[in-house]
Amino acid sequence: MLQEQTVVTVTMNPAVDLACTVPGFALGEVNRVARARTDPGGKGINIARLLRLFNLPVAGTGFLGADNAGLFERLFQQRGIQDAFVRLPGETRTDVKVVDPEAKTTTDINCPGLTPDTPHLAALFSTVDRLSRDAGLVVIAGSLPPGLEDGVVAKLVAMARARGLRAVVDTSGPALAEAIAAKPSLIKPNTLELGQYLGRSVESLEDVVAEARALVRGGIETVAVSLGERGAVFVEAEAAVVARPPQIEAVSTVGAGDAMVAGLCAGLARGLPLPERARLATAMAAAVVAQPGPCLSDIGPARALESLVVVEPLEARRMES
Ligand SMILES: O=P(O)(O)OC[C@@]1(O)O[C@H](CO)[C@@H](O)[C@@H]1O
Repeated sequence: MLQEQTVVTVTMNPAVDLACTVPGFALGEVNRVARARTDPGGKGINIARLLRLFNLPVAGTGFLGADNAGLFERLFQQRGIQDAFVRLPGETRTDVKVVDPEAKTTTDINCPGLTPDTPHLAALFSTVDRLSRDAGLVVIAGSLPPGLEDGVVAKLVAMARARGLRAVVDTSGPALAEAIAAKPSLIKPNTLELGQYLGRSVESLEDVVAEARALVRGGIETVAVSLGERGAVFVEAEAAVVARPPQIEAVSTVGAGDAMVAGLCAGLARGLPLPERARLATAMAAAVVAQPGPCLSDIGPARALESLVVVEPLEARRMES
């Protein structure tokens, strides 16, 4: 993939993120919000925003509710993201994020989203097909909106592959399982999502690495498994590393996985070797966790963390749990 080739991000279920800071958040009680912020979000949109920090040409598509599209349209204009979203009648969902600085927790309350009709889905496929002509990479990220069949992501992967593009998938559940069968170039499950795919919990680092290697043998070029604050494992046929972020004061974990995917895609566009892609992706994720909101407004904080990320080859280290 070349640096000047467009990255297409597909967000079928975007969201307005309403992040509420609630010190001492208590279930079943009346909670008072100390601070609130609203961000146009959704995984593919967050990834698109972050990729623009690397000056990569980015086109965003998926579905957007026409009634509150303004927040997203302003973002696309400000960040130079080509807006190729299919509009749906109604409002894009709002996802509530409750950040408790005392318990150091982030709780996601994600709504189902708008249901696209068959013509909307057809419009999405022809948009991805059209955008693919100038693109090097298609990133399909986030949950599926209600009413879509689980195989939609796999079909988009197949379309990208047929056009000779790399396809990156960050989704979960049955959609991830079907997408894996279509052999995308890169997947980034967390350990929970990997466990759901395998039908058993994945506990130790050895286990994660063994399963990632199996997926690579099955035809996926890069498998990244995020381990939360412990970092992530990155496996390809020729190399495998674990990357550990420095200890940081976590503010909100919303968007950390998106930042990891964006770092991997930016590293790919720059032709970086796996250890350097892993370093960049891990620094991006840590930088997002250290601030409120799902995205960075400049790349500085991620750059500052890069040299503090410890990247170790998996062959050479003892694989403790
Ligand atoms: O419900 P999904 O599609 O799985 O996730 C949606 C979401 O939680 O993902 C982003 C953070 O990764 C947020 O901007 C958004 O609210």
